[in-house]
Amino acid sequence: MILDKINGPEDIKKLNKQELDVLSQEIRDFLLEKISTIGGHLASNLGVVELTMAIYLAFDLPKDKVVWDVGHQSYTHKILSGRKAAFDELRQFGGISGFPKRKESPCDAFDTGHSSTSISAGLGLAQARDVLGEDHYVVSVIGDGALTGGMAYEALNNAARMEKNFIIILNDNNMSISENVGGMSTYLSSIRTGEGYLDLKKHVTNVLSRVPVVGDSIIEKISRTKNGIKQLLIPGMLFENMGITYLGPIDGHNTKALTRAFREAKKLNHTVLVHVITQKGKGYSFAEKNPSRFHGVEPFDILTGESKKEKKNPSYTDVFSKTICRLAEADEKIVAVTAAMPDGTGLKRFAKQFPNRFFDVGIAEQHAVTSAAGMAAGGLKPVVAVYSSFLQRGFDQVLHDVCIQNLPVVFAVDRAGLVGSDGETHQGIFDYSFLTAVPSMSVFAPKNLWELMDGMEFALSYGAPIAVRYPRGEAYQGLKEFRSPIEFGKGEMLYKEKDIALLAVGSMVSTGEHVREKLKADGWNCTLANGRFIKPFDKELVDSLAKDHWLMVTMEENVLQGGYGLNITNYIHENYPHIKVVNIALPDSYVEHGNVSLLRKGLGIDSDSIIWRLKKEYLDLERQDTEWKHYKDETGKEKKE
Ligand SMILES: Cc1ncc(C[n+]2csc(CCOP(=O)(O)OP(=O)(O)O)c2C)c(N)n1
Ligand SMILES: CC(=O)[C@@H](O)[C@H](O)COP(=O)(O)O
Ligand SMILES: [Mg+2]
Repeated sequence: MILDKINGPEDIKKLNKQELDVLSQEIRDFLLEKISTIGGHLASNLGVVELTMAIYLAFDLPKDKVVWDVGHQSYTHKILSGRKAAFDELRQFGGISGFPKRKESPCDAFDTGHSSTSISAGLGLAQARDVLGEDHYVVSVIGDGALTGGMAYEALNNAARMEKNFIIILNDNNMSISENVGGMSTYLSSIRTGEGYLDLKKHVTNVLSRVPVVGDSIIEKISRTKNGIKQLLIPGMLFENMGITYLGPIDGHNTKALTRAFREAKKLNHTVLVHVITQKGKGYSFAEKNPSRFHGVEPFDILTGESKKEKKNPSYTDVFSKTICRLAEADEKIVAVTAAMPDGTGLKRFAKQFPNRFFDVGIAEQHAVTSAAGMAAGGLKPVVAVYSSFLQRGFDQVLHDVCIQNLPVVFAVDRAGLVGSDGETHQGIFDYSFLTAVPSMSVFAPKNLWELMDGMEFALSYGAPIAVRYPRGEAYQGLKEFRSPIEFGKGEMLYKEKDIALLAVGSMVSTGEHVREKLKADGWNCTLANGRFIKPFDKELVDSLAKDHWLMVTMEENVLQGGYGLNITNYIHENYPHIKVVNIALPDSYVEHGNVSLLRKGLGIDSDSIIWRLKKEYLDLERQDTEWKHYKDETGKEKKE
C-alpha cells in the first residue's frame, strides 16, 4: 500500500504521479473504513483529499503554517502528517481529536472548531512571521459555508492590506452542512457555472500573451494586468477589487492543477485567494448524493449507507422541532432563525411547514441574534435555535441588542452540557454562566421531554428574553408523573423528605433521581427538587428546603463559575449560614472529546461519583453526628429524630 509509506509530512513528496493517484483512493478507502466504524465527519473529508495532498506537495509542513477553518475536514491532513495509526481512537476519550490541535502535532498550526476564524488566525500568524523576520508561508483553508460568517469578512477586509504573502484557499463545495445560503454563495455559484476551470498553463498564458508583461510568472502577470483585461480573465473580481488577487476556479480533485496553483500563489507579495471547486462526499455515492446526511455520522454500513445505531427514543431536538411547529400553527407571529443549522437544531421541519417564517442566515450567530432582536422589535415572536457553544459568538448581541431593550426573543439552546466527541470547542458548558450574567435574561432548563414542550410554550408566551436550554441526545422520559404548570421563576418539588436536599437543574434532575435512590438505599432521608429556572432561581423553594435540611446539594451540567450552584450558595450563606452546601458542577477547564458517560464520570457529575463525594465529605457516620450537632448549635433547635 502506498499509504504505508506515509509516516510524516515529507513522505508524500517522494511519490510519483501514479502513486499519488493511488494514494488519493487509498486515503478515501481509509477514511470510509474508519469513519463508518467509529463515526465522525465524513463528507467534508472525502471532498478535500486532493486539496490536502496538493498542500503537502506545494508547502513544507510544519515550517509552513496551515489553518483549517472549523477543522472538521482535517482528517487527510492528520493522515499525511503521520497520525493514521491513531485513527482507531479518533474523537474518543484519550484519542486524537476530530479537529486540529496544536498540542497533538507541530503540523497543526492553530486550533479550530467554530467556523470562520481561519483568515483572522492565518493573518495573525503571517503578521507574527513578518514582525519576527521569519520566512515561511501561511495558508488559511476556508469553506464556502464558513465564508458566510462575519469574522471572515472582517479578516478579508484586513488581509487586503497585506504587503507580504498570505494565501487563502477557498474550498467551495457549494454546501454548508445543509445547502449554503446567501449572496456570497450566489456569487460563488456564478463563478462555478462560468467558463469552467482555470487551466493556468494554457488558457491564462494564451490570453496574457497579448499583455505586455513578458517574462513574469503567470500569477505575476495576472496581478500586474490592467483591471479592464482582468475583468475578462478573472471571475473573482469581487476579491480583486478589494485588493486580493483571485486565482481560480481550480478543479479541486486534480492534484497536479492544485499543486501548480498553490506554487503560483506562493510567488505573490500580498494576499491571494485560490478558489478551489470540490465535491462534498466525493468518491462515496451515498455521501455525494446526500452530503448533509453524511456531514457528521454515527457508525454506518458502507454498502447500504444505513446507520448502525438502533433507532433511538426522540431526542430533545426532535421534541423542540415538533413543539415549535405545533405552537407556530396557532400563532402566526412565531418565526424561527438558525445560523446554518436547520438539520442539527430540528428547524428543518419548521422550514418546510412555514417557509416564509423561517430564516437561515448562514454561519452568522451574531447576525442571527440581532436580526431576531429586530424581528421582535417589529412585532414578531422570534425563536433563535442555536447550539450552546455557537451562541457564545452572539453574547454581545444577546446583551446589547436583545436584553437592554428587553425584547421577546426566545433562545432554544440545544447541545447544552457535554456533547461528547466534538470536544473542547463544542461542549455547551458555559451558557448558564454567560446568560445569567445578563440583566433581563431568564434561563429555563427542562428535566424531561414534557417539560421541554411546556417550557417552550411558556417561553413563547413570556414576552421578554428567555433561554430554554437542553442537552444533545435522547430526551429523558422519566419523572413523567411530575408535570406541574410552569410558573415564572418557580421550581418544582419532586420528592419531599428532610436532611439532605438535592436541588438539580436540567439534565441533572435525572441524575439526582439516581443519587436519591442510592442514598435512600443506604438509609438517608433525601429530598429531590427540580430548580427549573436557573435565572431567576426560586428563592422560596430554597427557603422551604432550608427549614429541614442540613445539607444542600446543587447539581448542574455547566461550569461552576457563574453557574446555578454558586448563586444558590451565596443566597444560602447569606440567609442560612449553618447549612452545608455542596456544588456538583463542571470544573473551571475545557473538556476534551470522548463518550459523554465517560466524561461525566471523569468530571464527577455522574451519580456514583456524586454519592462517593457526598459520603467522603459529609456522610460518614462520625461526621453525620458532628453535622447534626453543628446544625443544632446554629439553630438552637433539636432537629434529629
Ligand atoms: C460558529 C459555528 N457555527 C456553526 C458551526 C457548525 N458547522 C460546522 S461545519 C459547518 C458548515 C461549514 O461549511 P463549509 O465551510 O462550506 O465546509 P464543508 O463542510 O462544506 O466542507 C457548520 C455550519 C460551527 N462549527 N461554528
Ligand atoms: C463541525 C461542526 O461544528 C458540526 O458538524 C458539529 O459537529 C455538529 O454537531 P452535532 O453532531 O451535535 O450536530
Ligand atoms: Mg462547503
